[in-house]
Amino acid sequence: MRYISTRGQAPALSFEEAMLTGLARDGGLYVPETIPTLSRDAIAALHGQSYEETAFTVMRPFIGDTFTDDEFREIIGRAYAGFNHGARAPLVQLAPGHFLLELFHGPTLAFKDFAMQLIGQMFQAALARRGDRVTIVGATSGDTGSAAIEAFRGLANVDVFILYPHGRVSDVQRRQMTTPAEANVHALAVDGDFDDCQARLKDMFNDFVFRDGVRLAGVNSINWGRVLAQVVYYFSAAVSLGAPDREVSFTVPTGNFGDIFAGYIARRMGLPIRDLVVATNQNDILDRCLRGQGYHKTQVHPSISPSMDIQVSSNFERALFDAYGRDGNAVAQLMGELGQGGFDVSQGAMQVLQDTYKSGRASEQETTATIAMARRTMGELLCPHSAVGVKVAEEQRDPAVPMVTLATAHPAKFPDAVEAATGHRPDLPPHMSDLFDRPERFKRIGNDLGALKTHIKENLSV
Ligand SMILES: Cc1ncc(COP(=O)(O)O)c(C=O)c1O
Ligand SMILES: N[C@@H](CCOP(=O)(O)O)C(=O)O
Repeated sequence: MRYISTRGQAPALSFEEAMLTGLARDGGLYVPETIPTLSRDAIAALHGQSYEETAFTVMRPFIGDTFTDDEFREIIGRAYAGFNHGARAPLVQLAPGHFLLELFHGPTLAFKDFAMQLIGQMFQAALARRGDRVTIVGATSGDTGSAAIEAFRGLANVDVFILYPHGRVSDVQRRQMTTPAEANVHALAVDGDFDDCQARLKDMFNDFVFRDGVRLAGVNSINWGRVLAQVVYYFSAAVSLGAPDREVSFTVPTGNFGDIFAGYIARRMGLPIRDLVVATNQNDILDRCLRGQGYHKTQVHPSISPSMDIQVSSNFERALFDAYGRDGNAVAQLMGELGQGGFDVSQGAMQVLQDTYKSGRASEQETTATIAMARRTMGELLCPHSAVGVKVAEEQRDPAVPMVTLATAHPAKFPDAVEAATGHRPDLPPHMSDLFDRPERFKRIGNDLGALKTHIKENLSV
């Protein structure tokens, strides 16, 4: 299995190389050269399997010879051992035909743990074998950062620097990043929004002297390993609802497009997914684009679902690559135009995108009303991101096909929004109950590439 860049100019890599590399050297994102498929029988055989066994079957065809089967099984076992639900990703019924896939039972209470815990284990195994070290730099709107820190804190051969937008993440999210005491953890509060953080991260990858000097690695969903791990729960959910004999639809609260893209990969692998619905908050550039209005940046408006306050949705590049018939030059041109403010999608590519994804948006009021409604009528406490998904799913679902909405974070990560909507303040689970008593440690820093690079070089712990 080889991985190629969406911009067509970087060398093809193995799974291990692509995972440790992060962004391709031509600025593109790595994708598998071909998408392996699972036969109908192989999907049917997932019935009754543990989450870990499903994970092995789904991901094995993508990893080549990076790990032996035994090594990979052990890695998967360690990755999910810390989850506090036996099913790992349980399904609960919200309404007849509408299910919630709870992805918040990992250590940092968001779906990011599914991939980050696995990547943490894969990095450790690969780095130990190579006798190597890396500097991980990540950009976060709140959840990726805490999940990455949890996965890599205290490791001898890794420093982890997380760029988050100062004042634009919830207090719980910030404290998850600023309270770990390990010397290899560095939380950087950037004066800017998430798009600024992600842009500076990509700038660092495109500065080869810096990149090679610090052995830069990335654990945002630019890293294919992140997307791959997220493919698994589409299989586990669909199979428990009757796949492959029955079609299932998914609605995905969307920002950087990694999670919904994982659903697309599951469908390409043979999982019978009817609709893949992109749900955005008021920062609705993806919804506008998928309705044929082009991809044009506006201002980012802070919302009660801050993790989705994103305009430059990095994995949309992977979707465009396929929509443009895997033409790397076309994608490189679009990304150049995005740097100038935006681009229009060709008619042919638009058709492919609209055949692949549906979309919808939820305003702030609609999100709050959905949190209140879910609590009142379904007895379910939703985080604001999940509520965006539920609102869009309820509008778009076909009652004849089961709809699964991804519940991407625990409501206790966003207690203010949940309390405002329901009058009920969700508690943090016991392992985080003293979060607000722990001392914080972070560096406030400008949205300045030079300052960021200097800070990183001067603060490496190894
Ligand atoms: C809680 C939550 N929901 C939804 C999303 C959007 O997911 P994606 O960026 O994969 O589209 C994020 C951020 O990634 C998130 O943290
Ligand atoms: N919502 C994310 C943004 C980064 O997304 P990623 O999936 O590319 O890491 C966050 O919580 O940080």
